[in-house]
Amino acid sequence: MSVVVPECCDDLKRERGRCLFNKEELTNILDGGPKLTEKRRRIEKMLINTPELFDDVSPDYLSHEDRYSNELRKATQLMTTLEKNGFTYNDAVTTGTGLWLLMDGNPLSLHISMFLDTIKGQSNPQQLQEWLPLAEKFKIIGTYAQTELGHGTFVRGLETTATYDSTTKEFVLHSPTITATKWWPGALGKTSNHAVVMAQLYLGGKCYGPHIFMVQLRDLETHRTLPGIVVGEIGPRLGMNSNDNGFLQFNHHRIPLTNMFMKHSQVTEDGKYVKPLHSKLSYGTMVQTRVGIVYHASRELSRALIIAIRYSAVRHQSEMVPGDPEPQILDYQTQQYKLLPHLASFFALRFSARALLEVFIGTSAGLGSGKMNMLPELHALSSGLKAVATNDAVKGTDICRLACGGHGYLSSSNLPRIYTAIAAGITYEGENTVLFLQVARYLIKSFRASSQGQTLPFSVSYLRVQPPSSHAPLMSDRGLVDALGAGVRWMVGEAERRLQQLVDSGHSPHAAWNACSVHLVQCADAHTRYYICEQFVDAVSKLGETVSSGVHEVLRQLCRLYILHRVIQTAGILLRCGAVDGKALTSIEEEECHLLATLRIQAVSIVDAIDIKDVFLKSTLGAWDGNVYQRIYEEAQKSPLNKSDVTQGYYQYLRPLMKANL
Ligand SMILES: CCCCCCCCCC/C=C\CCCCCCCCCC(=O)SCCNC(=O)CCNC(=O)[C@H](O)C(C)(C)COP(=O)(O)OP(=O)(O)OC[C@H]1O[C@@H](n2cnc3c(N)ncnc32)[C@H](O)[C@@H]1OP(=O)(O)O
Ligand SMILES: Cc1cc2nc3c(=O)[nH]c(=O)nc-3n(C[C@H](O)[C@H](O)[C@H](O)COP(=O)(O)OP(=O)(O)OC[C@H]3O[C@@H](n4cnc5c(N)ncnc54)[C@H](O)[C@@H]3O)c2cc1C
Repeated sequence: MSVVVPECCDDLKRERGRCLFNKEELTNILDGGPKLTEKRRRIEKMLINTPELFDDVSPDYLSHEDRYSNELRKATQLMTTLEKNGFTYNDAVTTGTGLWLLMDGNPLSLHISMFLDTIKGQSNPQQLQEWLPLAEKFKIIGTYAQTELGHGTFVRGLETTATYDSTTKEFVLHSPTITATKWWPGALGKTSNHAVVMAQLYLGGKCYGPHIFMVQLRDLETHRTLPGIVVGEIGPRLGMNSNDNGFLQFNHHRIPLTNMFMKHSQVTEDGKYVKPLHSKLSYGTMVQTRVGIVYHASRELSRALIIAIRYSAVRHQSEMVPGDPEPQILDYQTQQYKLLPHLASFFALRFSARALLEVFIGTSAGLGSGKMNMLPELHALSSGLKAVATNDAVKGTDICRLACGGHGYLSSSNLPRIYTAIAAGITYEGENTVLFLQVARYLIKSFRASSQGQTLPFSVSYLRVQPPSSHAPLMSDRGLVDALGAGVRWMVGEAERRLQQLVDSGHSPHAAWNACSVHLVQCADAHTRYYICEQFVDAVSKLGETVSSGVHEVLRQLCRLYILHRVIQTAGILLRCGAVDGKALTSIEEEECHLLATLRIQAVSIVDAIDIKDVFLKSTLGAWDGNVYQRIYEEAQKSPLNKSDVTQGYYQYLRPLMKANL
């Protein structure tokens, strides 16, 4: 069957005809400026001109080993293509393009993220000079090996030991128990010949806690595992099965003294310990990765939204008015309610990711000159935003899948793969509940500091026990954000009161903490979302002076929707603390419905402006031309079961069953 593919189907043509804003301008804002859009497009063009980077067979049809090899082939091809054209791996990461091409979990991602970041952030000058060029040129390939079978969250509970032997000036790495086996690190199983390993440092019989070590795992010529090391792959997972997540055990394996990362803490040749300026500086790679994950989550959510919103404009189903033509499903208010608040979330996360990156850059610069005071704030913000971004991206992606009905369940929609990839983000790099509890710790500390008259850092300054009264009218954006802030202040105050009450009635502080932890997680979530609302409002108001009115109006509407939706989600708290009343909530609900209908008109144009090309969306449902049914049909033809009319299974099982006298 051959069908002439129109440039773009009539439905999408009509949608795009209604666009009242300059798409390119919105694209530039999302990219961070016209120069960055231009750079991203240059990278994309180069990648699109490299056919080896694109699969003609879905990984779903490959064996585990072929899947891994195919992804490794593409990852190495990507690296050489970038290099040849004067770009770096970092360019592919920061534009999202690398991840989109290789999003089945690729075996070089840990190398170019956490392995390199550890070398850059934890090495002393000699180590940097020795390891960075090797790693940057892929002469050594590594991963970040921290989690063990027995412990992932509780880093202080890791069991791998690194015991210093001053007679040989070596560390002896050992896995004393089965639970000490390193478990999970990406690319550890078969790809990496090195790993940065988190292990308990022992000097003269005393444990100094987790420290990081550079460990060679495999011979650089033969790639065989070195003596004293056992390494392998952990088997199939929910998603990202093209990666070789691995296990690793040490049997009294020796490495030189100089292989302990010594930027922050040091061990001298005679076995003396030199303390770091802050005890958590060795957690720096995790913090940096959390910052990256916020961007990554927003990008993945945006891919799902482009797919679901374009599909919703092409798909017609049922009758809204009996006898009328079947409407586009995007016309149903319930469909708008499923998708558009997540579209607003994407924008909110993108602006917050940028704000977080600035805090990260500022804090890192401070660390360089010995200033540690911004570290707790960065830890709380990066933990909270990583948790909210991944939670929302996972939820949003699944809603996008559901919004596409049955076709959303097809692998060829690409929604299942986007979902399984981002779902891992809830767990890795700090499980979200655990990260929220870290934020809660910061909130309670800040609230108590405020009661003692201390000045609070910027992200928690609104928690002041006696806040200045808000002058913004309640129904303005600022007024509603202030109401959300009042809600969080009330929640944190309530948590503090409950904690104190439990302690006063004889519970230990730790038992009291656990007894309040559901509420504490809610505080952390609400605080982070308040921060996101603030960043969104600030970004839109700053842009107001520089962008055209069409773009500003779209951003204003998205920001408004985000805030209204958040107020409705938090209604119970806001009513309890008196920040809003029932009448205000009713009008907020009505406004939200009205806004859904307004934003629906330009929804396709807004997702077009996110500007992700079909080759990176990889979806039969979301392509630019809207030619959904032909694409789904053609993809199905690739199923290996369609290679022959009658399968082997028929002769082996079905026919004997039909012939049997049952
Ligand atoms: C080929 C090309 C294609 C392109 C692909 C490229 C990919 C590029 C990357 C781009 C970015 C993202 C993409 C996504 C892919 C990334 C892949 C990542 C894979 C995942 C890897 C991992 O999972 S690695 C393992 C991660 N593990 C964790 O995160 C463990 C979590 N646990 C902890 O962090 C800690 O245990 C804890 C924080 C929970 C507790 O620590 P600890 O017990 O030591 O402390 P306490 O709770 O007692 O607290 C004491 C005080 O210390 C403060 N604290 C704690 N941590 C920090 C910190 N980091 N900084 C500052 N302060 C900290 C804490 O607040 C306490 O303070 P006080 O209250 O004041 O006492
Ligand atoms: C796809 C993927 C890739 C990964 N890649 C790497 C890698 O490259 N390198 C690496 O080192 N690791 C990696 N990991 C491991 C990952 O970092 C850990 O799985 C993660 O940190 C969670 O730890 P855990 O598995 O021990 O979960 P657990 O901590 O055992 O969590 C189980 C449950 O217990 C709860 N819980 C735990 N502690 C607390 C607490 N204090 N308070 C309240 N509740 C708590 C959690 O909320 C969760 O519900 C990867 C994991 C995945 C899934």
